[in-house]
Amino acid sequence: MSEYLVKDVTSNTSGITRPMFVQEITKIGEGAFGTVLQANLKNALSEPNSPQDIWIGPFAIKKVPAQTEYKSRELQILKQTNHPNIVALKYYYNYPNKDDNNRIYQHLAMECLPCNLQSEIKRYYINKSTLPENHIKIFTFQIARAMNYLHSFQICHRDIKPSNILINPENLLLKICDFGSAKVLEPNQPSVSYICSRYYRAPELIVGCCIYTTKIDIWGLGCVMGEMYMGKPVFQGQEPMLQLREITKLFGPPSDEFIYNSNPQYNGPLYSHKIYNSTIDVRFQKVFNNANLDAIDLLMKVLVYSPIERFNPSQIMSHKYFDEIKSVKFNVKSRLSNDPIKVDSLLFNFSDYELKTFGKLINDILPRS
Ligand SMILES: Nc1ncnc2c1ncn2[C@@H]1O[C@H](COP(=O)(O)OP(=O)(O)OP(=O)(O)O)[C@@H](O)[C@H]1O
Repeated sequence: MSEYLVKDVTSNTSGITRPMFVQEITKIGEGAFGTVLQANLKNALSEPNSPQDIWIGPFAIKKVPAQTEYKSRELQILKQTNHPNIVALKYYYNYPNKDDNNRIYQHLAMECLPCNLQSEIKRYYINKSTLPENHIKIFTFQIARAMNYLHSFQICHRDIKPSNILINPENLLLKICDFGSAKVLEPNQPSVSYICSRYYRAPELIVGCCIYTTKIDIWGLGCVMGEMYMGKPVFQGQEPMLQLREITKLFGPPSDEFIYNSNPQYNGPLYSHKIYNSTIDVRFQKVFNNANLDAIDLLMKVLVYSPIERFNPSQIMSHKYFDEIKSVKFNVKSRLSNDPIKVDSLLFNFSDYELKTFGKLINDILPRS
């Protein structure tokens, strides 16, 4: 545990910059670009023993090398977002990292959640079970709600996977984190196709599409929902080029039209030999064998080759799969305390902005009265 003084810590809520003490407690995450630590903060200008002279936290502080040439997209996007299902940025500052030649690192102090969906899925898997279905519904609904908000600003997360989805098992609140790969997508503007973690990559990215849409996140949502039912990743390609083969095992090969629309120059393998003697519904039921028919129906509308046909977040939220959680009779318990969860304030506390984004689907998204 270490404690240090930072001269310029900016509050994301007030915009005020002031000196603060940082007390690092423990490492909670390690990524490709940096580390995440649990830490407390204290105003360094407060009078000793005054009400302000207290440690606040815990926060999750993400440290990544500061970008000199261009502004950090993660910081810009976290400053812009304000949603119950998106991790909130509280403070940010730059500070030298003594473990890396005193190179300047950007520090993002975010609200801290106790675990992520990857550890939650694993927790059930090692006990030879999977998440309870009502938890899967509650989590999938919140992922779709976060995406509805992000995509309304054309913000594409570009790295949806269970370890980037934080949860609180006490109240089943879910928040998407890690906006290190996120980008505001401009229509018809190219972006790199080599983003997103392998198992969760949309097929258009695998074949090298550069002008893609926020629908790549929807593919990730489908993979995460499917993984909650299966207890392990749905499409586990052993190496990058084999990822498409895993997808073709369920869907058959992509059509010429899909390849042409994604990347006319694609000349990689298509795995066209696969011939099925069962319909796609039957194959989905076999793969997701503990999912109910509504869950299968939703998965089949989300895991679709064609990004245009792939459901958008509000279509997902209005799907009949969620009818149960919108019913007045629905009740669900906390995994930790067994206390009943207040579903209304967890799932349906929509802002006026969100309500406007639902358009004609609004009555199918709101809880039944
Ligand atoms: N706000 C938070 N509260 C609790 N844990 C967090 C928080 N933010 C991140 N973590 C944990 O730290 C891990 C790494 O964070 P993050 O994904 O932002 O870093 P990264 O360097 O981009 O990682 P990766 O390369 O795996 O994408 C997450 O998987 C999560 O388990």
